[in-house]
Amino acid sequence: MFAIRNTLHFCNISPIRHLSTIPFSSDFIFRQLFDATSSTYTYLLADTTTREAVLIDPVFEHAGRDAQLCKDLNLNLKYAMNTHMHADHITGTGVLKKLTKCKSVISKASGADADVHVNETDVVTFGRHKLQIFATPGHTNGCITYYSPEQGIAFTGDTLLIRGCGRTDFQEGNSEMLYHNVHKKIFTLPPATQLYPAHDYKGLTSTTVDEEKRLNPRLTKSLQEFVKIMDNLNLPYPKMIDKAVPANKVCGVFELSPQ
Ligand SMILES: N[C@@H](CCC(=O)N[C@@H](CSS)C(=O)NCC(=O)O)C(=O)O
Repeated sequence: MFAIRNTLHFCNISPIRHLSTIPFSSDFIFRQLFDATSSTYTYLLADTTTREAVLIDPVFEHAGRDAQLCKDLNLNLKYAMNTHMHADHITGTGVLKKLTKCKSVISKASGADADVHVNETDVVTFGRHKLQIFATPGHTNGCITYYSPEQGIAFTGDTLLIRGCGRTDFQEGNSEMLYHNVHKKIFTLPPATQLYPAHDYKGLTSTTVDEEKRLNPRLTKSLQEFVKIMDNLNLPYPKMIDKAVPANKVCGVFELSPQ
């Protein structure tokens, strides 16, 4: 071990840091679900005592799967929540409202319809569990991050992706705002906080504040360099954007025929 440490020091490579993440409480359920078409992650969280559950960023095509999972686990879906008005897929919240007794949640700033509009400093509760809301605009002006200090986890939507971040070239995107919000509101969380994004395009599932502060190829740069990177991403528009944005503005019920 001594020899390895010495070699790493000699080569100017830091030994890998192992930060202990907080284990989930025994009365907390966490599931990460995936939509392979849009590479979207949906999260199911629940309280094992009261059986109240929330879904973060459900996808239209998987609303049946998600409702069935709640049923299988004997959970009552309280909220179907979005981190923002998505441009690449239709939200599952509208269908989930029909399949369950849940209420839809999105930020007031998103401009989208929902049963519950949330703002910075609001708290969403399910059973005894709590998610704090941080306004983290930049990818869109209504982007929010959901944070559980007790579990040491945050759901960053498209604001912060693993070794990346949300694009800022449509839906009131603003690179400077994104940079400041990530630095002020996400990078200031405890370093071992586990971050769960709305997408990953390479098969990764989560990251930590510490990892992104050291390794994010965009957000470790100066603001000026960051803006330049974002101005030159040259990404094609999401294939679904013309369908998804109008549908998500009305909570994703746009596609449903009247019943
Ligand atoms: N190819 C996908 C869209 C990919 C994309 O633009 N992703 C967004 C988040 S969904 S709006 C993004 O911000 N990407 C950042 C990046 O660096 O990749 C499709 O056609 O749907």
